[in-house]
Amino acid sequence: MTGTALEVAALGKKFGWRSRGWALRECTLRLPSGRVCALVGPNGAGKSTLLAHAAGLLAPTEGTISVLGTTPAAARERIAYVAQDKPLYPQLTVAETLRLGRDLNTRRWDAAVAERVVEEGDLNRNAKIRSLSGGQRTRVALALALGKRPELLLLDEPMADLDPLARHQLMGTLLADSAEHGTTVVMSSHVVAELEGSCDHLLLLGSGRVRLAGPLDEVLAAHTLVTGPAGDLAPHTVVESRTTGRQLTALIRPRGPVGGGWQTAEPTLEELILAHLRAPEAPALTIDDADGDADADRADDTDGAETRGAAV
Ligand SMILES: Nc1ncnc2c1ncn2[C@@H]1O[C@H](COP(=O)(O)OP(=O)(O)OP(=O)(O)O)[C@@H](O)[C@H]1O
Repeated sequence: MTGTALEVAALGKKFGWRSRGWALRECTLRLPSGRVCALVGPNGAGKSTLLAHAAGLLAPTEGTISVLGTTPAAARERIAYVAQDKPLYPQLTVAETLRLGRDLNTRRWDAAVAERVVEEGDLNRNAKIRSLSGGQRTRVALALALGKRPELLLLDEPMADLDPLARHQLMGTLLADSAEHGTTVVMSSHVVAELEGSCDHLLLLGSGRVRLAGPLDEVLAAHTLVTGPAGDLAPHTVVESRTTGRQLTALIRPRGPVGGGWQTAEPTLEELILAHLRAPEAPALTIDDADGDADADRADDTDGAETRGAAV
């Protein structure tokens, strides 16, 4: 699938005139269609705020956001959004909830996938939503979202209240369905294990700003874990370094070959994310997902942030 699912330019959000800080500030990113994007960052980083903008539920204070080539409001029919608190009508039964989903989405409703998600959870279709556990409600919310047959699926910590087995099974259904239909998925999570192996794009926010963005394999490959006797790591960009005795361990962005004396390895996703969370002042890195543009050069911005790839 080609095209852009999500494009954000200098997006800023401030809640209320009395608010001290910005929930989002100068966020710029582009997500091509068909990607499964992990949205990570510490509490309060702005993940939910970004997803709510993409869903058309919040308006930017500054900057722009476009979804599926148009405004979030105009794309609403083609988007499914599962908010953190998964709002559903408590007085309806599971069956009535699915019927409501069908009636509200007559042109796109995929009854088969919605029914399958509910059946896989062994839910009583006549049970009222208010009688369900948190995890069971999540399953109904995901059934509604997939049944809508969206082009863009926005999930705010979707698996947080599921048991490990349900999480594994629902994630499998979600990924298989998205791959089959070319759905773009943006999924926030604090559970890195949940994202590893399922996402092909990474977006790390911190203090309302983009810290890391790009195709996951390229973002990982742009970093190296080095270990060795404490020494100078210039000219490489050091994201984070720690010294134990005389041994130094650092996550760097190499600028050229890493000299002798250092043991090197590509970081895991968890090591990459943890190092950036521990080092909130490390320069940002954006790698453009340029769909086949292998000619990625690095350029340093004036504020120390790094960008690679063609401008979009
Ligand atoms: N409706 C609101 N009114 C005022 N401030 C808000 C509102 N919603 C979010 N914020 C603030 O915006 C910032 C970003 O919040 P957001 O919920 O987007 O973070 P998050 O990354 O999703 O966090 P978490 O991982 O805890 O879910 C926080 O400082 C939060 O207090």
